[in-house]
Amino acid sequence: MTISLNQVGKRYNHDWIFRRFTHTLSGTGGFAILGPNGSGKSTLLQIISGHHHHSEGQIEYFFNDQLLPQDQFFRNCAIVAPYLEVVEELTLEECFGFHLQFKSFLPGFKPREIAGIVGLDGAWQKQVRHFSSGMKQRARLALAIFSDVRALLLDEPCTNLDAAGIALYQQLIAEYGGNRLIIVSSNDPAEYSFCKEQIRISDYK
Ligand SMILES: Nc1ncnc2c1ncn2[C@@H]1O[C@H](COP(=O)(O)OP(=O)(O)OP(=O)(O)O)[C@@H](O)[C@H]1O
Repeated sequence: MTISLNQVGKRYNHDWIFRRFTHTLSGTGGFAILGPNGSGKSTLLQIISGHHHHSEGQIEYFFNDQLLPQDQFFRNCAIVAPYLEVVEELTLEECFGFHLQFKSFLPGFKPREIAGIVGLDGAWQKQVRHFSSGMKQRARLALAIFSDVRALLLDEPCTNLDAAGIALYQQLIAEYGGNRLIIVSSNDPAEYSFCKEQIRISDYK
């Protein structure tokens, strides 16, 4: 998977959040989008994912050297972000079943097994609204990392995780992230230290 951003900028009203962002994000090893609060890291990730439109520039997605339409990229990526809610009314079992209507899990993995790997086996029949914030984050990570997709977009992936949860995140990335394009928006080295390249969004003002 390759994502090519050429002179991309985002403006809210009269304020430019970033401008002239040009990068090719490709291959394995991870890319970290870094910058202080309010600098535009989440905005950039949401533009890449297609949740927001950019104000100028071009973004292109390629898979096996073929240009992908935006909606095809969406099928090939999974996102973890604090603003993307897991459906509160569903149990974890129902939540995984709902997810499977749109995306498959990595070959060989069953939903219940995935819940166990992320420490949520005991919450299988529990409604998500009764999850703690850290449990919800583990569910988000499970749904994304175990999805059979070519790109992972991770916005502050360790939000609300305790030390064991952070260690779990790092282990999951090491075990299952390897052959995929990973983009992490973060201020926390625990979330992005595995990344081969660090990009400072504040360089694009
Ligand atoms: N819908 C919106 N309308 C106007 N301004 C917005 C909107 N969404 C975001 N912004 C502004 O865009 C800027 C970048 O926000 P963004 O959430 O991308 O920052 P961030 O780098 O991810 O910050 P943090 O580290 O705090 O998560 C901020 O100044 C924010 O106020």
